[in-house]
Amino acid sequence: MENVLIIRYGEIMLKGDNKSFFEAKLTKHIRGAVKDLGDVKVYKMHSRVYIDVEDFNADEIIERVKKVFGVVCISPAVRFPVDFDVIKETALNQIKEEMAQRGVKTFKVESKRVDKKFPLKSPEMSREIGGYILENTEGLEVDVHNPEVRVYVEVRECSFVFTKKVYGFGGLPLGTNGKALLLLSGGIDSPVAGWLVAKRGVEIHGMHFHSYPFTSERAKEKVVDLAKILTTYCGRIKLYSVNLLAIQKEINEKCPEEEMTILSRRFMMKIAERVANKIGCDALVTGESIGQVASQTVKGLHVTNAAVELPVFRPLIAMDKVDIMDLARKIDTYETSILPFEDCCTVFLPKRPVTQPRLEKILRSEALLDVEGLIESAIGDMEVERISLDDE
Ligand SMILES: Nc1ncnc2c1ncn2[C@@H]1O[C@H](COP(=O)(O)OP(=O)(O)OP(=O)(O)O)[C@@H](O)[C@H]1O
Repeated sequence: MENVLIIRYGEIMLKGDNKSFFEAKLTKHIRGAVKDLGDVKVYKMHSRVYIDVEDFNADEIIERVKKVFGVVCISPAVRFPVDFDVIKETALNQIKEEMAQRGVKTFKVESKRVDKKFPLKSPEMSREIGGYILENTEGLEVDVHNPEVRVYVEVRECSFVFTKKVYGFGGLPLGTNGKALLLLSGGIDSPVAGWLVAKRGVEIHGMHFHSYPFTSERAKEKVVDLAKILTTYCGRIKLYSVNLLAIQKEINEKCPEEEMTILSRRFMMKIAERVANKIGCDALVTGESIGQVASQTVKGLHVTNAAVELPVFRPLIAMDKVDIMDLARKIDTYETSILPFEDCCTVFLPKRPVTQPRLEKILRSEALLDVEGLIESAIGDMEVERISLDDE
């Protein structure tokens, strides 16, 4: 009898001829996530990935594998050659363990017969195993609708018995859908936006704008911390830091005060696009959401968008703030995002930012600036940091 983790994936199954490419990537990422935990054997077999584990105490492995995009759910299971008597006994033992640990009183057996040569059909298996459990326990009842514990039995090339399903985030394996550059502020939204795009298999890198020395070192470190949290899902991220201060000063001097935010945002987009093109990213990602702040009106988004040609992915565009916050908590970025450090956008915060900008007017203001020179100089001073899971 062996202890294994069964790792299931969802959407990859629909990939037709490309399925094996996606499976290979997923297996590689799962291996990468656990490689420093010792000699952990990870392998793919019959449209699932398995990990051999010493015992059921595989919490750390499960915690990490759960974060690998593409993983739908994980079950710690026992595997053994197909033998119905052993199946019944193992199911009984697992229920007894649940009774001892959690005091469960109701259960249901869910069986699956994949090997059609096995003589009992799935419902017959469930009935017999359920009957055997009832005969050999006291105070336990079957509840088919809302059981406290489900005992899963599978008859495939081997038998599997388990009681737990730990859910991952689904999505597609990282690196199966190209590369994008995330505009990563220290706020709540952009880390969530990057996470959502990465979940679709896109390798992401980050670009942060600061106004040092008006913004502090600690504010920059906060963004590095956020990028580190993202690497627990994405493995590694290159973080590009750009000082926007010279640009902001120039806008402040030459353009109408109320256009500061929208003009700065257009510079951010242009700089990000320039760097994205250099490093092979085919899209930008932002945490913008309609109506959330003054610059995120539909007109504001239009004017921001018009600064670049690359596609801009805004996965939060129609989400409410509370839902974004919930997701931030789920992916562990929230607590870091709410730390009170200043952002470059607050350095020259206009009293009444324009909320309904007209593109022609913004372009006229922009023409007062040496856009090209300012961009080149900001990129020239850019810093790059390679952040990876192994950094600690
Ligand atoms: N300093 C920055 N560095 C990098 N990107 C930024 C910066 N400030 C804003 N952005 C990008 O522009 C988007 C909109 O920023 P804005 O400040 O208008 O909204 P927000 O709701 O506060 O966003 P966030 O919560 O992500 O900071 C951000 O989600 C981010 O993608």
